[in-house]
Amino acid sequence: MVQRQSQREPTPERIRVPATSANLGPGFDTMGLALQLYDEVEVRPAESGQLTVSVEGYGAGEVPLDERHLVLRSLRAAARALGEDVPAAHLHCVNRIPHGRGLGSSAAAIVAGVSAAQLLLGRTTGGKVDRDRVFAVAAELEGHPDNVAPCVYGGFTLAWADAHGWRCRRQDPAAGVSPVACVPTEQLSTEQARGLLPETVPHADAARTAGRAALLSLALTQAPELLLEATEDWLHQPYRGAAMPKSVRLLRTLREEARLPAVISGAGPTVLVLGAPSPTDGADPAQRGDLGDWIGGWAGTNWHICPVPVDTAGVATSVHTSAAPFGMPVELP
Ligand SMILES: Nc1ncnc2c1ncn2[C@@H]1O[C@H](COP(=O)(O)OP(=O)(O)O)[C@@H](O)[C@H]1O
Ligand SMILES: N[C@@H](CCOP(=O)(O)O)C(=O)O
Repeated sequence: MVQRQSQREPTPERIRVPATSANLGPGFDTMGLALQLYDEVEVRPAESGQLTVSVEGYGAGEVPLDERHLVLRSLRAAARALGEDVPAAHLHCVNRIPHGRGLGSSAAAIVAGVSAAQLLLGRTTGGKVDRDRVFAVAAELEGHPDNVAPCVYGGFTLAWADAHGWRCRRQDPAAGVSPVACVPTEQLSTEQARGLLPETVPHADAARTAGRAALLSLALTQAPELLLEATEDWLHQPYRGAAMPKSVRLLRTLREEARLPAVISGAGPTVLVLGAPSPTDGADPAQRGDLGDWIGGWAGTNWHICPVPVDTAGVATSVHTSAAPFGMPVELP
């Protein structure tokens, strides 16, 4: 809860939002996984004045600091949705999720902004945000729910829309799900990658991708040995390949030679490996050693290989008591 101290000095509050990987192969615009790589936003309420922002980490010196800033835009939209005036405050963003890499930086920014609105407008309970409300507003702002859902709820999520609005079910992934991200230096905007998708796809491709998506729900929660088969996709990855040839080459190597369940993370160009190869896929477990090192051997240089365990908490808030109240298990350089 954001409170005023006795000397009228505002007490900062921090919001932590996880990176996410959407699609996971066949679950286009539906499936997502939260990862232990976090952006943080420090919220300092002000007595009067504007809504302002400062940035450190990814995007510093690049993202606009005026009303176009995505966290501020989302905060404003959430205040409007609550029927409230935009509160005066300063937000300080510490960004660790790289932008335009398919790791859900825009969803994290939106969830942070919507959560900040709840903190500043006193709409939290015991300092915790109303997750369902954050999800509803954030999914509407992002336009697709598959990153926003795991960012809000953590774990593995299935999200969809029906006549009542955005819907989501969350599950804990099986212990064998141990994601490793292969992050390139190149960026690809989600908007550009969505523009590469066709209006229609062959019925056979839709049918076999739907079958793999059903299998993926099972593989991620109960049967990780099925992950390689379960992560095949014919709906989006083939159409986007031309915009990320390096990622397509790595994806093929990891899937066909290393027998690893690798996918394009979100709209790319990061490649995400969901876990170790299944013993039934013929890979010698003794050769694998550390999964990140093993993947690095296949990928070569030009990739930042980063184990990113599943985050099970989703969006979290904390009173600012120390420099790093949450602890940061994973940092990219
Ligand atoms: N923390 C942030 N603060 C401000 N803007 C952000 C932030 N994160 C993402 N954005 C905006 O979203 C863009 C990236 O979104 P997108 O193309 O969807 O890629 P992805 O979500 O895969 O990283 C950035 O170029 C920037 O404009
Ligand atoms: N389903 C979306 C997911 C985009 O994820 P991002 O992390 O790249 O923003 C899509 O594939 O367009």
